[in-house]
Amino acid sequence: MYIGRFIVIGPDVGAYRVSSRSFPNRKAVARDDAVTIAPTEDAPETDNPYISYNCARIVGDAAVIGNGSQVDPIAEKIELGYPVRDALAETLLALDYEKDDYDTPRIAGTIGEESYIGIVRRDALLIEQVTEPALVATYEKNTPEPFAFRVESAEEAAIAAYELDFEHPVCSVGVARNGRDASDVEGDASDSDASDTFSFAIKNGN
Ligand SMILES: NC(=O)c1ncn([C@@H]2O[C@H](COP(=O)(O)O)[C@@H](O)[C@H]2O)c1NC=O
Repeated sequence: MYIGRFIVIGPDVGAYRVSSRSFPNRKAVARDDAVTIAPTEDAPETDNPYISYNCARIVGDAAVIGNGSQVDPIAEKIELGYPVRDALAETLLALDYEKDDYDTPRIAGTIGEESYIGIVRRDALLIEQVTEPALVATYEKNTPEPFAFRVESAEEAAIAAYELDFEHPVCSVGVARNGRDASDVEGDASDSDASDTFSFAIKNGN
């Protein structure tokens, strides 16, 4: 089954995976307090505005993950002190679903004292607090649903998300609260210890 990009929120460990039929030549790149999805060196030129973006940000007490440019304003609102639910709802509503051939939804999740998962589709805006692991994807599974995600660290989350049996995996990012595992999982990207409170791990395909 192809579900496109997806998010799992644990609620203390989470992951974001890029699956892609159309733009598989991409990788996750770790920065100081962010992870960027970027084309690989051999990727064909494209003017699609939706395929390169920060997919994870750490802001103080929260980590934000998502499938597009909404990640930055959500993170900035949380940093300004917005309630997390409101930061997600306002940003997803403002940016809305992507104006591509598929009306691809925007998905986002946060990990923190309270964790949330959300999606804006052509027909809905859904934001839910997460207390048990939940998944939302751009296609097919586009309503948050319970999901068995038994991982303890950012590294385990990145690997588990990458290896889930959904088609066309490209790369994944794991985020853990109070984690200490910032080591590279595999591939050529190096991870960074994002903060005292959160850690990232990245898994890139070959
Ligand atoms: N976030 C991403 O990594 C991403 N990758 C592809 N898209 C959009 O989704 C469309 C379909 O892509 P695909 O066939 O790879 O699922 C693309 O034309 C693009 O507009 C994306 N936008 C949202 O998920």
